Amino acid sequence: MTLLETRAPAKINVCLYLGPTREDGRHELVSVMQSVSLTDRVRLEHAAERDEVVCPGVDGENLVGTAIARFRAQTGWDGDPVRISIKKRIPVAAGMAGGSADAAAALRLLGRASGREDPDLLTAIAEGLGSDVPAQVLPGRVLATGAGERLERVPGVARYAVLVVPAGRPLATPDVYREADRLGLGRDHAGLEQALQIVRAGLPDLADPLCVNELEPAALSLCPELAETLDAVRGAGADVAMVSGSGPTVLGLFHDPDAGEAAVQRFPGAVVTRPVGPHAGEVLAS
Ligand SMILES: C[C@](O)(CO)[C@H](O)COP(=O)(O)OP(=O)(O)OC[C@H]1O[C@@H](n2ccc(N)nc2=O)[C@H](O)[C@@H]1O
Ligand SMILES: Nc1ncnc2c1ncn2[C@@H]1O[C@H](COP(=O)(O)OP(=O)(O)OP(=O)(O)O)[C@@H](O)[C@H]1O
Repeated sequence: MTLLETRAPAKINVCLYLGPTREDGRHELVSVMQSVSLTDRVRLEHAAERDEVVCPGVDGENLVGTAIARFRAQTGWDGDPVRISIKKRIPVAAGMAGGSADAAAALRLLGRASGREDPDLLTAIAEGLGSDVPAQVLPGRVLATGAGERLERVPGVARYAVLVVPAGRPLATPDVYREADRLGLGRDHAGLEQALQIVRAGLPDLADPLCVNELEPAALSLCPELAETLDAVRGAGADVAMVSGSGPTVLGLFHDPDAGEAAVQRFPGAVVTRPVGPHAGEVLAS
């Protein structure tokens, strides 16, 4: 089989407004999700006997293995076994949806390998893999509602630089949502609807005061040291400093990209990234 390759871009939540819990246990939200140029490399090739996932640095069950199984089950594709190899650069359990991005990338590769590239089909399979997966089947910028699965694409690519400051320790997404509940965070339906209207009116490039992550107090409660990082990122000139998704990675948005490049030197392990559009997820044959 031809070797196919794609990139799996990390995502940031430019804003995340938190709503009530649904019957399925997940929270409603209103979020603008943006893919950035921090990527994993994901490759598909022929495997001898059975489907395999190779992903150094990630122990335990890989979401990509589940993606392959679901793709076969939901499409009926019985093509030759595949090996999907992932070279990670996105920090793990950091609030940048790395596993979700890899799973979405795997669906793109499987779609190409099998001749089943219908985005609606791939998105339907993605919905069963996790809240962050559907938005990443086609990288770029989306307004996500529901629990993250209802998507409206927002055209264009924002121009700010994104400073990514990893925390050096993981934070599990369910723990952060649970902490949000314990703290009594989260709007009621009317409050979330109001946030949706304000965000929608502010698109495509949200004004800085709308770049708010309402999960941040929960991440801070579990990782109090993040307050210092947020202050340092602000002190380094970021126009917006916020926790990424469920954390604990901290982000700085810089409207002046040169200021972002200058700030990165102050934070060991940090990288500067840029928003990217759908082309970042192209599937290439080699
Ligand atoms: C924090 C975000 O990254 C923001 O984009 C996402 O909401 C999280 O998405 P994710 O990691 O793909 O989450 P999933 O794997 O679907 O869910 C893991 C757990 O997180 C909680 N969860 C997730 C998404 C959501 N909208 N509400 C939730 O309460 C639930 O306890 C769920 O069982
Ligand atoms: N391909 C993968 N890459 C990274 N983590 C994976 C992968 N597959 C499974 N995992 C597991 O998923 C868990 C969450 O990892 P991930 O990096 O996706 O978290 P995250 O960035 O916080 O996700 P999100 O932002 O969607 O909440 C980890 O415990 C990890 O072991």
